Amino acid sequence: MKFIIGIGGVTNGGKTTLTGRLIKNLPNCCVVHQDDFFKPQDQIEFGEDGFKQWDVMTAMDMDAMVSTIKGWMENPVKFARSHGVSVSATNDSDPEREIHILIVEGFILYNYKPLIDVYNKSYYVTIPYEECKRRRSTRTYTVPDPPGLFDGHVWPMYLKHRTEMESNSLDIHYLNGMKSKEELYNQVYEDIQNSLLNAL
Ligand SMILES: Nc1ncnc2c1ncn2[C@@H]1O[C@H](COP(=O)(O)OP(=O)(O)OP(=O)(O)O)[C@@H](O)[C@H]1O
Ligand SMILES: NC(=O)c1ccc[n+]([C@@H]2O[C@H](CO)[C@@H](O)[C@H]2O)c1
Repeated sequence: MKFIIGIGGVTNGGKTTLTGRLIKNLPNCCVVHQDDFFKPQDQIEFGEDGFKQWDVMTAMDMDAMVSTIKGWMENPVKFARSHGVSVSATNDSDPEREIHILIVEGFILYNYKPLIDVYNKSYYVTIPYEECKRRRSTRTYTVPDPPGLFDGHVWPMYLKHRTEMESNSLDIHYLNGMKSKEELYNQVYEDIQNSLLNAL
């Protein structure tokens, strides 16, 4: 059985931290990080807000992300092996007998039509504005945030994508990113166990 989990949500909500804990504890579990699909800096255009447009879908090479996810769907065992994920003893002729899990983690997951239907379970982490701004100010990305980027681009784009996502009436499970890392992990791990049992 193949099972794809989306972990979407606001920047600095704790998606990567949560994902890291889950992949250590879930069986045969691979991960795709949307952040690995940012286009090179020279392809990111300036917008009317005066900032380079990092927080929009066109900043990502979504075709490449789709290909990667499709690669896992076609052969999760091969994908796992080529990504250094150890897979439990498996009958290669019938991989459906095993559970194979893929976590897709990213900040604009549920706004991209070609991928909207691939998730068996869709989580969305939220934190309030003040906490998000505080956490973000402690981070350094490959391209550091210029002054004013959070209020001028990052937060407004988050609100826009969230509104757009919510207008699509998807089955989204919201997670409160203000809970401790431990509490969040326990909540989601338990929920995934239940979903896997129901899907078997
Ligand atoms: N539950 C939590 N409580 C408090 N701080 C947290 C929690 N989870 C993560 N953090 C901290 O918040 C920051 C962002 O975490 P993380 O990188 O996991 O978020 P993210 O959603 O993947 O961010 P982005 O995708 O924008 O890079 C880190 O400094 C991390 O230690
Ligand atoms: N990873 C990167 O190349 C990069 C560069 C500039 C900005 N970002 C930020 O990453 C966040 C998503 O995780 C977005 O809010 C981007 O602003 C990433």
